[in-house]
Amino acid sequence: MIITEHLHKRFGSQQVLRDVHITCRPGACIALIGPNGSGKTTLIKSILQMVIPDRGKIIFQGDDITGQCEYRAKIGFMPQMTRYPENMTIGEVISMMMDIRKDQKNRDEELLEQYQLKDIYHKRMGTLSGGMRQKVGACLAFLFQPDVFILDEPTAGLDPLSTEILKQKIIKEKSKGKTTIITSHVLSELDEMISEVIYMHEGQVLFQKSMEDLKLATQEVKLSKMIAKMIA
Ligand SMILES: Nc1ncnc2c1ncn2[C@@H]1O[C@H](COP(=O)(O)OP(=O)(O)OP(=O)(O)O)[C@@H](O)[C@H]1O
Repeated sequence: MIITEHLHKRFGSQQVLRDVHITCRPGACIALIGPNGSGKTTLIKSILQMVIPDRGKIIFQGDDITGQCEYRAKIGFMPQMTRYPENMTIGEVISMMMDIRKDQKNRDEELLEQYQLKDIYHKRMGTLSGGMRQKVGACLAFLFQPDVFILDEPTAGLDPLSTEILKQKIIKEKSKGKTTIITSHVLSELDEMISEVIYMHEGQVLFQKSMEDLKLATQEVKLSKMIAKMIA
């Protein structure tokens, strides 16, 4: 469970998060959506302590994360832009991460296999296409079987088959009770995966609602139409 309470963040004169409250329960697959610049990545980075909020509290599995770092090992994070040393090969990046997390014996290599990354372990990160980098990022996010997945535009640059593989993986993890927060501007991709929506606008959470509540409130079945009605 992740709870944020009264989160505020300002960059210079710009207020980027305004009194943000969200609750992410085990088994929830939450779409974090909203226009460009609405604060989605800043919220995600605050949960990961890559950004330090000016005010407010973040509770992860019952504990305030302030000053903590161990909780991070329970989160599989896939950033918007995966950056790795350009000279390292895919194999070196994967084995470096496995070495850092050598205490974690139970690994999930399903995506590594499905994306057939082992066949291209010799390729250097600097030579990879955007989609291939995304696949490396996805494999790393799932590799150490975390309790929570935070996926920032995970399908950006992925081809349709690779997108489908990732979607099925997210659905499978959700069925195991894992918590997922996923940002995407492609709402049609989210329909079959998500159980809840958090909609942000200008640093504020306009609403957090379950798909059932959204369906009832809008009488729509497609997420894009639900959102269009909710923000009209
Ligand atoms: N490190 C930073 N320094 C200054 N401004 C920042 C920083 N990070 C984010 N911002 C600003 O904060 C605002 C919110 O950015 P954020 O990346 O959280 O938005 P977003 O909702 O994730 O957008 P997108 O959909 O385009 O990814 C933007 O105006 C952005 O320029």
